[in-house]
Amino acid sequence: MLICKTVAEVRAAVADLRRAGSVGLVTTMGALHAGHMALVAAARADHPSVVATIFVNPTQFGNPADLETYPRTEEADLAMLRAAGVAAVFMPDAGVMYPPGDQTVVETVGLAQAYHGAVRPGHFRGVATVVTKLFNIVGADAAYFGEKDYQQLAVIRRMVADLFIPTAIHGVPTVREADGLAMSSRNVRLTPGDRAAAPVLHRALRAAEDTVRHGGTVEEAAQAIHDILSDEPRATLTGLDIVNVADFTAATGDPTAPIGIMISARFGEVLLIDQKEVTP
Ligand SMILES: Nc1ncnc2c1ncn2[C@@H]1O[C@H](COP(=O)(O)OP(=O)(O)OP(=O)(O)O)[C@@H](O)[C@H]1O
Ligand SMILES: CC(C)(CO)[C@@H](O)C(=O)[O-]
Ligand code: BAL
Repeated sequence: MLICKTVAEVRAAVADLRRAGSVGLVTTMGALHAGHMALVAAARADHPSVVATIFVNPTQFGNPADLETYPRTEEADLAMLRAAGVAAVFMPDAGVMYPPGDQTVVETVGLAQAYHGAVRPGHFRGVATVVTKLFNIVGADAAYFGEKDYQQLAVIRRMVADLFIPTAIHGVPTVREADGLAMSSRNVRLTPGDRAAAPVLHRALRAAEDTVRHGGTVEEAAQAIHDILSDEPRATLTGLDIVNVADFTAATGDPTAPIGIMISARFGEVLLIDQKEVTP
């Protein structure tokens, strides 16, 4: 597995890999877990070569403490990627991605502010900007993103369509712990008590799904989530948005087409998100 630190190194590696066929890309912020490895497996199934990136992108963190305490497990990450058959890893320093004088941003102006974007102002601008840079640097045929970061996936699909970026985007279902908690690099920052409470997010999403499956409205599904979260004192609900899957507009009333339910909550200092798609 090649380890590339510069743009020139990763471009040379990809040019070489292209001789064996197409190239898939998995972008990460490291602290890898089975969710990331599901993205790698999906990419490996479609492409002879897979490139992964590890970069804790400062521009998508609103809160300096969140950036500071973001888990970093470089040696273990590289061992996991190597074992999964990744061909090359791009792990640039911040100065490579944002050299002196850098000033260009990419923003899906409507979607970036809405929903979870209102909970983390500036976050989706940072994501769209760094993902555009990574796509331009690597030049992969396709890239794989987790559905857990549901609005992020929508932002990236929008940006790729709007900017005619020739990288196909694939969503991969959320990988969960045995108790239902969505795997996330931030889970290791939960206190034992908060870790035990955190599966409440998945329970709440399942209750909302049941409500819709039994003929309930979007508003009744939202109420089911509020009811379950209000019984868990360790969780503070920070966002609950229910959208039409087709166009990411807010869903209301009786759903007749698939909806996406997005939820975010704080457990102490740690912000967790989860999501579920429901077909009525
Ligand atoms: N549980 C999961 N199942 C599938 N994909 C996931 C899961 N968690 C993260 N991913 C995907 O992995 C990619 C990299 O995500 P990232 O490195 O931010 O990890 P993370 O676990 O989401 O961390 P965070 O704590 O920042 O949410 C993204 O496309 C993300 O959607
Ligand atoms: C896509 C991404 C790697 C951009 O920094 C990040 O937001 C993530 O890990 O989901
Ligand atoms: N998984 C999305 C990256 C972030 O939370 O900053």
